[in-house]
Amino acid sequence: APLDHTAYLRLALTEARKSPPKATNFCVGAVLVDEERNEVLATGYTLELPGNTHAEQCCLMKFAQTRGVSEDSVGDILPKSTVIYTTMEPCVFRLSGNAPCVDRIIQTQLGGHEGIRIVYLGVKEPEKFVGENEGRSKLQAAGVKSIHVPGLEDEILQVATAGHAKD
Ligand SMILES: Nc1nc(=O)c(N)c(NC[C@H](O)[C@H](O)[C@H](O)COP(=O)(O)O)[nH]1
Ligand SMILES: [Zn+2]
Repeated sequence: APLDHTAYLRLALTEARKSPPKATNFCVGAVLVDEERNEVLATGYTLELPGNTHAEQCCLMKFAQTRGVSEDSVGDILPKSTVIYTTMEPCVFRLSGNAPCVDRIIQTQLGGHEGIRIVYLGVKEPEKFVGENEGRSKLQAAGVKSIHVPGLEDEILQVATAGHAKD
């Protein structure tokens, strides 16, 4: 069956719903997918793993763990047709100072690996914490395509801002 992008984004949204609401971040969900085999490699949601983690970061950490390698070298073991679905575009700057997910995604290409080739995203990051998220152009410059999968924006933003004061 042809890859159903909305179905994978919906799966990422299911993950996002598991994230504990917090005023200083967004509740995001992500799914790492082997596009050729149409197979889920890992799922993740904000704060799933300890260390103030992001959804995309958790996918990479979890997949690395299943293969017994460090997150930094996850690019060595990713299938060549790996893509990532994330309810919100990857961060390019984090108020906590932790490494942004755009950098973690680009790092998967180190060592001549294809790494993550496409980021499918549900919404752009709202300019609440870090202003305009220039992540998509940074990904583009590294040869990583960003593709917006429309249709779930309202639900995604409602879940993402669950921990924020209602204005
Ligand atoms: N794509 C994405 N996935 C996530 O899992 C997540 N939490 C964010 N959120 C982006 C937002 O800009 C940062 O959450 C704040 O900048 C605070 O930074 P920390 O999260 O504390 O490192 N964005
Ligand atoms: Zn991030």
